Amino acid sequence: MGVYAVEARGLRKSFMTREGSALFRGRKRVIEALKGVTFEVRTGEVFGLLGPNGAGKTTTIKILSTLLLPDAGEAWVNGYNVVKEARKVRESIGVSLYSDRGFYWKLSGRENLLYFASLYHIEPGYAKDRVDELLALLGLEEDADRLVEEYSTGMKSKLNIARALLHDPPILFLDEPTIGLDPNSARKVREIIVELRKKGKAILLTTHNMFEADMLSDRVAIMSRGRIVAVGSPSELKRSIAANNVVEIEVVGLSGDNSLPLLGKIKGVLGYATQVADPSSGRGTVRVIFEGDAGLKSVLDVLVDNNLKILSVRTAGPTLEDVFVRYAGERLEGES
Ligand SMILES: Nc1ncnc2c1ncn2[C@@H]1O[C@H](COP(=O)(O)OP(=O)(O)OP(=O)(O)O)[C@@H](O)[C@H]1O
Repeated sequence: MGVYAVEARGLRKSFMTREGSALFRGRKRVIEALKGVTFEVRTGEVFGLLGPNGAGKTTTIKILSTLLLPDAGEAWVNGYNVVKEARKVRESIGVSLYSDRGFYWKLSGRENLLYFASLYHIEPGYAKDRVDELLALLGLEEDADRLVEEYSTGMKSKLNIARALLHDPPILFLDEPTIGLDPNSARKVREIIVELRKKGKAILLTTHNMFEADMLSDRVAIMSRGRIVAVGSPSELKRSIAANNVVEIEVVGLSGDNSLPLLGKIKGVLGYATQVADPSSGRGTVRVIFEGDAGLKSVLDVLVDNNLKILSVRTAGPTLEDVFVRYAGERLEGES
């Protein structure tokens, strides 16, 4: 088990929800968030978990960080079982969950970190130096003594990462570390991730952002509807679809809900994705992944039948986004 920082085997998790209108309030529905998730993160690598909203990324991280129990399956973090050795797991990890910041708004950034350091039983003399070191690493020195209630989203994200690093854990779980950040802050956070990797940390990262995943990850797992559908290095995954052709068709007349289901039925079409660049004119692109080059004419016919005007057709190199479309049969939401 020593070679793996994280090992997940067949993790399953369902949630029971109550939903419905006034008449049917309380109708129970079971949501299968994880349907048997297996992967491993190697020591010292950045592993990107990619998937659209609701794929199960956060549920996976919560199980691995002992915040949730799995219904079935097993997982080890730093060699410790997440159910039977939860305390050892918690000592081995730093977690930055997007949804849970939990800072004290009436304390400064520095005071928050010192408070959490005391919760982690970090010796007070050392804690002060450690907090200074982390404030410098995250570029928060200037704002360290301002109240957290005055912090921007980016500052809070950085503080969240600083907190995850307080006890210098060998393994980090970062859930959407750059979401909501301006480009400069996002770049800074990405640089920090690269630095942490150089220091030998294993990092499990979740993101919607293909560019970020491609740039930072040694390997990525593509997750869709509670399952891992592909795993590999970004270049391996791109190569795995290199024999296929990706064609990008620029069109006018697209709307947000243009799902063009007929495209998926054309022989030779492995996947497709639409993206609206300008909502007022409906200008945008349709990317289609073909097996060989069969079917382009039928694709163009479907677009014309859907009242789309074709501006240009060009072949495009496969991107990680295309890999996602190929394996998950849908496109990622958000920036790419
Ligand atoms: N506490 C809960 N109660 C009910 N359903 C839940 C709960 N937590 C998660 N789910 C459901 O489980 C599924 C997976 O959610 P999860 O948060 O793991 O997805 P995600 O991949 O992290 O998505 P996002 O990118 O939106 O954060 C979703 O359908 C979600 O609604």
